[in-house]
Amino acid sequence: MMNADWNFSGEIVEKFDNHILKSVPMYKEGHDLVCRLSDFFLSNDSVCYEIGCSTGSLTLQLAEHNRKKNIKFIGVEIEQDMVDFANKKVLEYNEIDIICDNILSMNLDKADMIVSYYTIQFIKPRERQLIFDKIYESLNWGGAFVLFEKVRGPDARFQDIFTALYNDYKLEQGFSKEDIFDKTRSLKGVLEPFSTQGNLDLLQRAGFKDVVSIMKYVCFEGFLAIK
Ligand SMILES: C[S@@+](CC[C@H](N)C(=O)[O-])C[C@H]1O[C@@H](n2cnc3c(N)ncnc32)[C@H](O)[C@@H]1O
Repeated sequence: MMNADWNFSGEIVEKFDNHILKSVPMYKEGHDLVCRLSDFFLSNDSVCYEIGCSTGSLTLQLAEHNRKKNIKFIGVEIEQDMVDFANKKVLEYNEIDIICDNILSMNLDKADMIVSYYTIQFIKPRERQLIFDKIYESLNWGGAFVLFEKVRGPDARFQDIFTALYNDYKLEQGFSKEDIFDKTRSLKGVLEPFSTQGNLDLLQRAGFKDVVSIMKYVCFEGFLAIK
């Protein structure tokens, strides 16, 4: 990994599931929570999107959780290498489509649930509001947008505490000091978290009025927004 060059293609793909499991606190718990939330929003003939599905883990888990219902699950992923890997995992699931596309430029069908699990933070700030607007427009009334993001602290003091705690977390997960330093350098200009309030503002400007926080561990937060 070099300066400011993090990406989601090539050799990271095979290692991705293990890497993100170790990197994101409560990664599995968040997936479980999204599945439990789906019980409230998905029913027969629903459409459910995951934006930035990477290797398809969450889309697959959602499909398994809802096996008794007739639901279409669509994972959207911009990197072809990820899509190829995900497609191997979901081969036996007719209810899952993994699409290689940019969420910014594609059309979404009407959906009852749209999930973004640590994806928006990798999308250029100038594109984010357009994507939130599109998500709001694509949801049926009463539908849910489930958003998980790395978040910045509300001021420099909190941000310093968040960074220190997260560095400790990564050391405990087995990353070396060099791994942590190199990854931070490689993510410059690639991973750009907003604060909790910044994300709430994006949701509100898109039209969401009903929003709650559903999970928070230091600088990792989940929101449920209902249209
Ligand atoms: C941190 S990963 C998401 C992890 C995944 N949701 C999970 O639960 O394991 C972010 C993913 O978003 C994808 N991505 C980034 N920008 C995108 C865009 N504009 N459209 C679709 N996917 C995008 C990246 O290629 C990457 O695979």
